[in-house]
Amino acid sequence: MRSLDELMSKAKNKKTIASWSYETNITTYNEEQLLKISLEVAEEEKEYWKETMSYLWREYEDNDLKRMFQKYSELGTSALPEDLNERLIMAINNMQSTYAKATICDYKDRTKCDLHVEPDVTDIFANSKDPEELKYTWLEWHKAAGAASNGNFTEYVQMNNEAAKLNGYDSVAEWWLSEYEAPDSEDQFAYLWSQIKPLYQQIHAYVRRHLRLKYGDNIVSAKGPIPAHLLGNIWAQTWGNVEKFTRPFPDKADIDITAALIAQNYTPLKMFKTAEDFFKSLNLSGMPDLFWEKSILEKPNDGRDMVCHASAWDFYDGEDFRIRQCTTITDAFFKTTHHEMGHIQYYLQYKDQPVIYRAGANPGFHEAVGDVIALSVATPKHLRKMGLLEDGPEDMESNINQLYKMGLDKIVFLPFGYLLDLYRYGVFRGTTTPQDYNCHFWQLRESLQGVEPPAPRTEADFDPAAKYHIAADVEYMRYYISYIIQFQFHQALCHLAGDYTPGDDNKLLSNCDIYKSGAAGEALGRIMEKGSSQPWNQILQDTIGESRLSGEALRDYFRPLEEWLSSENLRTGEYIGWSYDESTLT
Ligand SMILES: C=C(C[SeH])C(=O)N1CCC[C@H]1C(=O)O
Ligand SMILES: [Zn+2]
Repeated sequence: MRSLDELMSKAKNKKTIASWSYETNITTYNEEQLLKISLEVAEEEKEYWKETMSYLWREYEDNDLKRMFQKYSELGTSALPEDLNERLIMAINNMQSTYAKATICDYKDRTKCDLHVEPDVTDIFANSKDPEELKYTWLEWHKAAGAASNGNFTEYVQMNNEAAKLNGYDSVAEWWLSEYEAPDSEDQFAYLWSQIKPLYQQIHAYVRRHLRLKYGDNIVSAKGPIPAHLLGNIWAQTWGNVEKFTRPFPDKADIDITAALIAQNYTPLKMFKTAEDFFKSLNLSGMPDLFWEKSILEKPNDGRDMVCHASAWDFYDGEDFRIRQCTTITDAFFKTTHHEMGHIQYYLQYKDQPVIYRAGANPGFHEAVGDVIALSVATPKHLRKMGLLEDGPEDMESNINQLYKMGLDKIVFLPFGYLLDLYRYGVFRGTTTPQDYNCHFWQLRESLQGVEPPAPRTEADFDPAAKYHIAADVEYMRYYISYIIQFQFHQALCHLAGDYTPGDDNKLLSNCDIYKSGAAGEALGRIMEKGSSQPWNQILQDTIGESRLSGEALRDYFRPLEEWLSSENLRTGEYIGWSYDESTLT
């Protein structure tokens, strides 16, 4: 097992270097190199697997050794015959490249046709209040990035399902679910949604009312889904960009820090150094020199094609850890910077584990760490300490505004985070056939999220691939789990930091800041250092004394907002929920 670990470290390092080279500079040569090295490593892994499986490991007494063998018994996509593996790799590379290279023309200047999703489309959705510009941009992006990948996606589904079967799963859905190590994971995920849905319906109804007041009821109906192009994000997955003109108490001070970041000459590097400082304040690790040397923290201006979507990379040699992020100076990217550095911190904390255990306790844990830090950073108390927010009252109205802004990110995201893989489970299981790819996607968008497209869609469209994670074969339930569990972590760490007292309005969970808390840092470190060496519910129990996922901590955090939204929606008589026949689609 030790010699296998050494061999796997080298193989994964080789593959990761090839992936990094391709994704940060999409050229024919780099794509060919990635394919060549991926196939070489797959053959190597097949050889290691044959020998590993020659041991009678299922009869071993040592649970830890058995766990390692169990994980190695899953060969992954390398189990595919080389020709099918090549088809799978090419299908994914083609979708990634389509997404990365997709450009659209500017609504106001149709001769300017070099707009990418980052930063151009993202900025338009953050700033435009022109429904026609937003509708045009939404339709153009989904055509350029989504429709073009329909064929490759069908090939990807077929090849990936072949791999799943060779690993003993009925489909990729069961393979992805196995990462959560519980036979009832799907039921757990559905139960979490039942806990959160009432809160989501309240914020959805409130936002729909204010969008109707702004854009008129011939664009936003009173009882139907919300048109997706009006929510400040190309995927309508978080709605923070409508906060300014929809917040409960508009005469209170603005709490968006984008202007302050720019005014104080924040650079991408300074944003990352600020995030590093928070982790060091918890007695966790600083970033190694190699991190600063090798990371790409802003989009190179040499005109290259690259995947800009923010990501953190472990090169599996215990030394090389990088972030790739096309940072712009915004409140949103300040949060993403902490999110990505949370991944690097996790890599650093488990870097001495066997390679096979260098993963999150479950995929949701890895997505949660950075966000837990960002929950403390986002408090007015912390932002004032950093000089990024003016002094102001800590009254009820300010607190509701702050919770509302956070809710447009965290509450709003949950149905989107849940449905993206509900959709793909159906695709992998075949209950959603290629003829229904787009229709079933929008059925889920409307039924779970209460969102509808700005114009009728057909099967000539393929809107799912306009989302990075679908084009790049990245499992997504991890974010849904993260947005639940980060509040469980936050609640436990705030207890340890002594900055939260249930029932005490002066020690609200939503105003807790764990900055400089050694006790909180020690607990967070113990969660991360285990990697995936034990089942996640055992790690959770041993560190924060909980053994299951629960939406209660999130509900506790947002309780004052939920009460305010319920009474406000009652006062205005807003319809709670949405029905399709009310939709505005002609
Ligand atoms: C920031 C990352 C890289 Se791991 C990301 O993809 N996230 C973070 C929030 C949800 C999801 C998304 O952007 O869709
Ligand atoms: Zn992440």
